Amino acid sequence: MTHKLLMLPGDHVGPEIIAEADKLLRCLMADFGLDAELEYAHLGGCAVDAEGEPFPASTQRLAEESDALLLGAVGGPQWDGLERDRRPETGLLSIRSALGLFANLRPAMLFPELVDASSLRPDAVSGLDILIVRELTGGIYFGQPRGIRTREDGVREAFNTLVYGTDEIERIGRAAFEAAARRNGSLCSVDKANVLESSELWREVMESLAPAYPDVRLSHMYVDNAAMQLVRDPRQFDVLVTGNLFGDILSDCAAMLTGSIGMLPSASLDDRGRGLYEPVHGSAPDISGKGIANPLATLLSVAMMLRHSLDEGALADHVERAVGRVLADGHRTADLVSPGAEAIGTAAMGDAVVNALREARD
Ligand SMILES: NC(=O)C1=CN([C@@H]2O[C@H](COP(=O)(O)OP(=O)(O)OC[C@H]3O[C@@H](n4cnc5c(N)ncnc54)[C@H](O)[C@@H]3O)[C@@H](O)[C@H]2O)C=CC1
Ligand SMILES: CC(C)CC(=O)C(=O)O
Ligand SMILES: [Mg+2]
Repeated sequence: MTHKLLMLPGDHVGPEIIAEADKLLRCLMADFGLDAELEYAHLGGCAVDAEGEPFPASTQRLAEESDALLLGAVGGPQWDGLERDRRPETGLLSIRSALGLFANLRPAMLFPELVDASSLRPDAVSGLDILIVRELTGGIYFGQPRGIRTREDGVREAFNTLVYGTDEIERIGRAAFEAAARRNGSLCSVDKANVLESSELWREVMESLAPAYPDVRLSHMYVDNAAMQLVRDPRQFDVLVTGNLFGDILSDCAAMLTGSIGMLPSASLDDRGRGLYEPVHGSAPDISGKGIANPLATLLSVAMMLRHSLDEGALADHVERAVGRVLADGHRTADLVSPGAEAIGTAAMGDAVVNALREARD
């Protein structure tokens, strides 16, 4: 069956890194038997400019017809002044919600070749392999009411709502327990239950799920401590499960342990295997147009797509091994070296991965 893949380059470095994913997918199609067709659509700021809204109906229709989606990144300063509904980031939240992509898997794995690029000492980080499971369609990014208003005394105030139902907590909890059962059987639920009722309920639901997974050890940690522990001794963790906001922040933090935010892929899954795959980083406007963004998080997101949505686990392994070989050969983009040291650009890194893939087959 031909897999229908929807490519959403987005904004700033988004199209630059998606061009490398396109190269990789076409190599997999031409030389490795991947049966897929690629379609392109607008999401984010480019969609506002082309079609007047960040998540156009045309993109939604194509998204619903596709088996998997690959996103670059959205956003940029030129759209920051728009009203909230028309901002690129709202487009991303809307597509996640419209497709029911509640389970965001963010693996932070350190390639041995990058141990010196990590912000932690090698003895603290070598062998790191953790998975952050982030709830993606609820919590404070979606809660109502939200807004900015003027009080009777003339002072403006802004408000957001952090709300979680037991149904939302249960389904992300199950996804996390199942992931932990497939890995080392250790699950740490991260919350702020000492202050927030939403976290109190979160913890209660996680506890209620635990008996169904006797092979998984469940523990709890407050998010402030978890942030500290991630940079103190990250290997104490296997799987972490947390809400939308905390997971967003902790995964950027975990990214640096692997050498760069340009290394972390992600999968955002519904309950039937459809997924949207994207690097954890944003659109990096500060480096866009220079051809220096690291495409590896995006190429590793393609590997996650192959594994989770296309049932092509062997091809996913090939891609991940090709990335490892390219790093072992010494190829580095600028984010992975000291300032001023020699580095290759986005396209050269993409070419290196495709060449490594072909060489391994020959
Ligand atoms: N999933 C998405 O589409 C996301 C979009 N954003 C949006 O991206 C824009 C920029 O946000 P920032 O807070 O600056 O976060 P960012 O992740 O885009 O950039 C943070 C820093 O990391 C660097 N960086 C990011 N990706 C890189 C890569 N592949 N290679 C080398 N360096 C890389 C950037 O140059 C920058 O210095 C904003 O409009 C924001 O809303 C932010 C996060 C996620
Ligand atoms: C830009 C956002 C909508 C969210 C974000 O930062 C993320 O999902 O990593
Ligand atoms: Mg983020």
